[in-house]
Amino acid sequence: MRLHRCEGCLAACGREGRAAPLPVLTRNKLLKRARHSPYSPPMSNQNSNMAEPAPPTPPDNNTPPMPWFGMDIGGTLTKLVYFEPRETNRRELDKETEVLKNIRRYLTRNSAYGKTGRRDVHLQMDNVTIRGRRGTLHFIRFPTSEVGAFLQLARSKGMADLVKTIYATGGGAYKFEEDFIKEVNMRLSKMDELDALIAGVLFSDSMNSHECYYWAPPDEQPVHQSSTDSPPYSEAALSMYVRKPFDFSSPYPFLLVNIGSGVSMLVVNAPDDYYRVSGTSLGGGTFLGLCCLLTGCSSFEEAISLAASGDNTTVDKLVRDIYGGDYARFGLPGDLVASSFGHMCSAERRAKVSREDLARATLVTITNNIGSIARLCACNEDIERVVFCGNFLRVNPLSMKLLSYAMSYWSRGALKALFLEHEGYFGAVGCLLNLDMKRQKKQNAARNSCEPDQER
Ligand SMILES: Nc1ncnc2c1ncn2[C@@H]1O[C@H](COP(=O)(O)OP(=O)(O)O)[C@@H](O)[C@H]1O
Ligand SMILES: CC(C)(COP(=O)(O)O)[C@@H](O)C(=O)NCCC(=O)O
Repeated sequence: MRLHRCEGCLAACGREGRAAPLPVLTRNKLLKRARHSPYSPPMSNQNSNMAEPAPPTPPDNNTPPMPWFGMDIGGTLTKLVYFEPRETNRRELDKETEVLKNIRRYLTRNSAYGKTGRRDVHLQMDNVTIRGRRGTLHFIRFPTSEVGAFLQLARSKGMADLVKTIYATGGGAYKFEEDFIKEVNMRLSKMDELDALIAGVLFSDSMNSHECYYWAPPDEQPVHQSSTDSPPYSEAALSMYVRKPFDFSSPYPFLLVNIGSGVSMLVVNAPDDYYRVSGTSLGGGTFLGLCCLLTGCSSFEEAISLAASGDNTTVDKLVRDIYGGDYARFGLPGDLVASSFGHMCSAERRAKVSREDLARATLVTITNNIGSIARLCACNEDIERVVFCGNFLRVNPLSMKLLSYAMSYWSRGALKALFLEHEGYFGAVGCLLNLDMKRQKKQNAARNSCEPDQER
C-alpha cells in the first residue's frame, strides 16, 4: 500500500493508523537537523515564570542613550516594548533628565494610556539582560489607526525632545515614516519584520522558561477517536485540553506561523537561516472583519466572547448533513465540517441563526484554514514542530485548541502545534534587540579599519 500524508491517507491507512509516528528515516533526518538556540537560558531560570538574574554580562559602553524602545507597527495593532533598566549608571544619573524619569513613571505606573493604549501587565518580563544591561520589559499595544494620537502623546510627554530615533518594524514603519519626522522629528530605524519576529521569538524563549507551551488532554490521548465521541470542535471535546509547558531549547527546524492581520509562514532552520514558505490573506483581520459584518460586534474581545458561546454546526454543513453519516471510504467522519457556512444559503436557517453561532463559525473557518495550510507546509518541508504566534491568538484558547487538534489528527500524531506566551510582541522585541546595531556596526567597522593588522 502506498503511504500518503494528505487527508485522503486517513482512508488508506484507516483510523487506527492516524496516531502512527512519522517513518523512522524521516524522524532521524529531522533530529539530525536540530540545533541549539543561540540564546542560552539562564541556568537558574527553570522553575520561575520569568527569568532569574542572568549571569553578569559585561556592560556595553556603546549602548545608545535611554529610553530603549522596540516598535512593531502592524496592519491592525502597534506593539511597543519598553526596556526599564534596573539600575542607572553614574553617567546616566548625571544625565538623567526629568523628562526621562517622567516617561519611565508614566509607562510603568499605568496600564492604560489614552483611550486605546494598553499595557499587558501579565506579560511583563523581569530580569532580562539586553546589551549588558539588566532590567524589565514592558509590553504595550494600541490600534495602528491611533498612530496620530500616539505621536501627540509622545510630544506632550516630552519624548520627542529626548528620543531622536525609534527602532521600528512592521509595514507601518514604512507607511508612517514621514509622519514621525513631520509630527515629532523622530527618525525611524527600520528592521525587517520577519527578521525581527524570529530574533524576538528566540530571545523571549531564552529569557522565559514558560514561553513555549502546547495544548493536549491530560492523558495526551486524541479527544475524538470514534464517531460516537463528541465532535472535535464541540465544547465537550475542547474542554478536555489543558496547557502544558514545552522545552523549546532544541527548536530547529520549525515552521513559524504568524497570525496577524494576514498570515506568514516561515521555515526556520537557524536564527539567520529561514525563508517565507507561504502565507494567506485569510487571517486575524479577516476573522475580525467578518465578525463585525455578520454580528455587529465592535471589538476583538467581543467577537471572541461571542464565538466562545456559539455553535458552528447551525452555520456549517457537516459531512453527515450531506452523507447522513461518515464518508467512510475516505475517512471523513460525519461530524467533520464539509462546507464552511454551507447552511447559510437556506433563508430558513439564516432566519434562525444567532450572532454567537456566526462568530463561532467564522472563528472555526479561519482557524481550520490556517491549520490546513500550515500542515501542508510542514509536511512538504519535513518539519514536526509548528509554532503559532500573532495577536489573533490573544485571549483565544479556542483557536489554539482547534489548531492543536487539527495538527495532530490530520498528521496522525506526527505534527505538534506549539504556542508562545508573548503572542504578538516578538517583532517589537526583535527590534529592541537590534537597537542601534547599525550604529555599532559602523563604529566597529571604522575602528577595525584604523587598527593595525593583528596578523602582522
Ligand atoms: N485589541 C485588539 N484589537 C484588534 N485586533 C486584535 C486585538 N487583539 C487581538 N486582535 C487580533 O489580532 C490581529 C492582529 O494581530 P497582530 O499580530 O498584532 O498583527 P498586525 O501586526 O498585523 O497588527 C487582529 O487582526 C485581530 O484578529
Ligand atoms: C503582508 C504581511 C506580511 C503583513 O504582516 P501583518 O501586519 O499582517 O502581521 C501579512 O499580512 C501577510 O503575510 N499576508 C499574507 C499575504 C499572502 O501570502 O497571501
